[in-house]
Order: sequence, then C-alpha cells, then structure tokens
Amino acid sequence: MNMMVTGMAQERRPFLKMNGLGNDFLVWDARETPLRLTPDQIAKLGDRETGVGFDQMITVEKSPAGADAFMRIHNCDGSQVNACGNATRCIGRLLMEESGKDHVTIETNAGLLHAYATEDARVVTVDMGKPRLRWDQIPLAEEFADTRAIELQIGPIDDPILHTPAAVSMGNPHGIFWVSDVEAYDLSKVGPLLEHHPVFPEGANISLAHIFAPDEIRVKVWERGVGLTLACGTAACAVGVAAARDRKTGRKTTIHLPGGPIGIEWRESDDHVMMTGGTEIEYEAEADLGTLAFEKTGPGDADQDASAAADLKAGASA
Ligand SMILES: N[C@@H](CCC[C@H](N)C(=O)O)C(=O)O
Repeated sequence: MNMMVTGMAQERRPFLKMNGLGNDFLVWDARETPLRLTPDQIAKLGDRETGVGFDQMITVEKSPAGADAFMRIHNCDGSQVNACGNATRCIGRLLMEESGKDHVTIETNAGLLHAYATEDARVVTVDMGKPRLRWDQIPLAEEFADTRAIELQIGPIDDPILHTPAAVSMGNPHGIFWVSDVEAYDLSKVGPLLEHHPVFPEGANISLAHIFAPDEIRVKVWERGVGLTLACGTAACAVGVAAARDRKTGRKTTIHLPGGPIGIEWRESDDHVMMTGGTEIEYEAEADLGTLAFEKTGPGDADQDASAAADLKAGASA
C-alpha cells in the first residue's frame, strides 16, 4: 500500500480508516469544512492496489434535520447510496465517543437512525428502522404480491443454480437466496449477474444464506457497487427479517458473516430492526485532495491494544 504523499500538496484533509467486521470505510469529518469528491476521485481512493482501499466512503456532515450528524455514503465504485448498517455503527461509535452520550441520532438519506452504546465501547447497537417489504418499496421492476420468494432464477430452466430469492429493502435493495451451503457457489461469478438482474431496477445487494442451527444463519454477500465483502450490515438485517418472515427462524438471529457475527432482532413491538456488532478504528491518516496520495498519521484500536498489553507486561515485570 502506497502511504507516501507525493506531488504538489493541495488541500490536506485528515480521515479515519474504520471497519465493521471487516466491511471497511474511509471516514471524512466534513461538519466544519464541507467536502465533495467526484465519483472518479472516490473510485481512485477506493482502489485497493493504488488508493486507500475501502468498501464505502463515509462523509460525516452537519445534519439539516438537527440530528447529531448526517452520514453520506458512497460505494467504492463512486455511486451514492442511502443505507449502510456497518458504517452506522462506526459513525455512532465516533459520535458517542466525541460527545460522551450513550445514544446518538444519525440522519441518512434513508431516514433518521439511532445508535446506542453497549457495555463494550467498540460494540454498538443501531436501530435500522422498519424493513420495506412491498415490491415497489424495494424496488422490484414488476408487481409481486409476495416478496418472500420472487420469480427469478439463473442457470438452466429445469435445474437452476439459484432461484426464488426473498426481496427486502433496509433503505437499500437486497435479494436473499436460501441455500444449504454458502461455499458451494462462486459468488464472484453469480453476484454481478444477480446485482444487475432486470428485476432489480436499482440493482441489489445479493446474499446467500444458510440456516445451520435454530436462529443461526451463515451469510455471504455480494455488495452492489462493491463486490465480495467481509460483512454487510443491511444484508444481515435483510436476512434476519426474511428468515423470520418465512418462519424459518425466530425474530432474534445471529448472522455469521465472513468477518464475524452480527446480532439481529426484528422487534415485534414496533417492527424495527436492531443490529448489534463490533467496530474498529484501523488508523488515522491524512490525504492530499489534489493528488489523492495519503499517509498514516495515527494509531488504531489494534495498536492501542498492543501498547496497553505491552505496558501491562512492563508493569508486571517491574
Ligand atoms: N456495507 C453496507 C452496505 C453499503 C451499501 C450497499 N453496497 C448498497 O449499494 O446498497 C452495510 O453494512 O449495510
């Protein structure tokens, strides 16, 4: 990874690199000084070979609605999207650490979301609001009376590879295929076909989901505008909702993603989806907005844990 700042320095801006179970983000604080990058600049920064590398770029802005902040979300291909569950937890953590509050409200283009502290400062619960289950809310290209299993298949007609997914919106569109082994499919091949299938006019995030024990689901996700990811928070919510809606599980599930587990509860009392999972600050850095070169300027959680462990060891042997 190139961490050297090269070329003529223009405006330098600090950023944080964070992740939620490996779903990683470049986070800008644009509350005082606004920041707008072009889709091309975002894609360059998002490149894992030549740029910072991330799944999403998050811009924290002043909230027009008076929430603690507004969160703008771009996929690494430069497209702007409305929802990102893992980033909501990460930004929730930052805002709570900054303010000392145990609950913050985050405005997004999908509505106002609430983040809550847990006993572990790095684990955050977010209220992702109500799932949208009607075909035109997801949206789907044609009317389906029942979005628990929509007509869609790939592969031979009489022996499809994948078929009849559930469709759910968590502020962004999701297609969920129930399978008996998530590893039995090459998601990097079928993912792009399904993401852009005409039944999803705005594209979709595609999950393969295997219920392997009561209320335990293994999930692999192909993210719209990104590709394979270690975790996707809204996909975890969508899978939890789709499973409970079909009575395949109860309303409280653990979703096991390649990056780790996320707890989902689709509350009966108000129809809201609560998601609980980890967050990590990877490092602090600074970028030159002209050249898009960047350099690491500060430690992350892992560095701090390592130095705390070293202090402890030094103390013990003193
Ligand atoms: N990683 C996110 C979802 C990000 C947006 C998604 N790729 C889309 O295009 O809808 C999450 O944690 O939810």
